[in-house]
Amino acid sequence: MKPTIASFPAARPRRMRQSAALRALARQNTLTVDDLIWPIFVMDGKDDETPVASMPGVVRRTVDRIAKAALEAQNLGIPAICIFPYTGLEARTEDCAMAWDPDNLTNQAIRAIKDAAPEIAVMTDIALDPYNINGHDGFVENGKIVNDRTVEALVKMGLAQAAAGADILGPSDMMDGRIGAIRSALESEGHQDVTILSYAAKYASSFYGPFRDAVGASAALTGDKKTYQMDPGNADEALRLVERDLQEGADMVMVKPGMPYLDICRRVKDSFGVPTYAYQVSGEYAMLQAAAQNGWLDGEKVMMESLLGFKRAGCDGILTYFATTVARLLNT
Ligand SMILES: NCc1[nH]cc(CCC(=O)O)c1CC(=O)O
Repeated sequence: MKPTIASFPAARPRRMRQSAALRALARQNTLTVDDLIWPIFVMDGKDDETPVASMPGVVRRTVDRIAKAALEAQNLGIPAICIFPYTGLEARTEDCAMAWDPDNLTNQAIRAIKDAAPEIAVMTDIALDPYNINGHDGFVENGKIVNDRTVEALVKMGLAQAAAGADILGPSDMMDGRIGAIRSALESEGHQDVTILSYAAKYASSFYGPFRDAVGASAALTGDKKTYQMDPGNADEALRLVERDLQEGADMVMVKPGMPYLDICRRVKDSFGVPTYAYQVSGEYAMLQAAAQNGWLDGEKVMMESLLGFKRAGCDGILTYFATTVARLLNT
């Protein structure tokens, strides 16, 4: 599409910028509460919460408090909430069995949210890292992350989450073939309506640092995730992975991290036209909050601008730790 534009002075683009009313009329993209998915951290215990030091404003909550938070999010109009468990070293084993335990923290939280706030969609994370002794998303054998055995475990993990009532499964592990395996297991176990939001283009990023503190993985993790998460230099590979995950039965796809990868968001949306999401990850949140706390940036304004950027890049929604703050702002 080539815009037809008169030459100066017939065309004065500033005419359309002269007032809030004209700017509103011409604005192409907007951020709404419908665009938000709220990631939350769940921990063991009762009626308690602890702050995440590297993510100012973010806390880990016990299951009962998660239920309350979900109701609050539902009342704000936020369409989905995404659960991540905090696990200490005691929950971590070689066989990661807790990952598919029907009573693990995630599954308890799913049931509690479904009870307290039945309208909000509940999303989960599928990867072995919260329960793995070495902090990796897959099983490690002889120093290597093994694919196919991991996929079998991920299927069990996903089925347990579906049985607990999850609406959206989020495989974040980057193993090959997991979307197809999870999809066919869901079909054969009677969970045909459970949706999959694939972390399709997930990069081996240093922006996940604060998250790994939040979920207790930093202390456990040995080495890096470069043999399964994508190389930050690659763009075309993201399109191949998105296409593959769609062919295997993903309903929605995600690009992660967000702000440094907006080019990928745009290309995914233009190439496939499917529901496309970005994850504004912990490190992105932390850097905006840190600058705001120092008075170097206007926190509220950069929060809104950063999220609008995802809409402009073609995203249908954003996973963001700012979700409730944004929703409150948009609702006033
Ligand atoms: N599979 C784990 C997982 N799921 C979401 C995030 C990162 C989220 C964030 O940084 O906000 C990670 C971390 C990782 O891959 O090491």
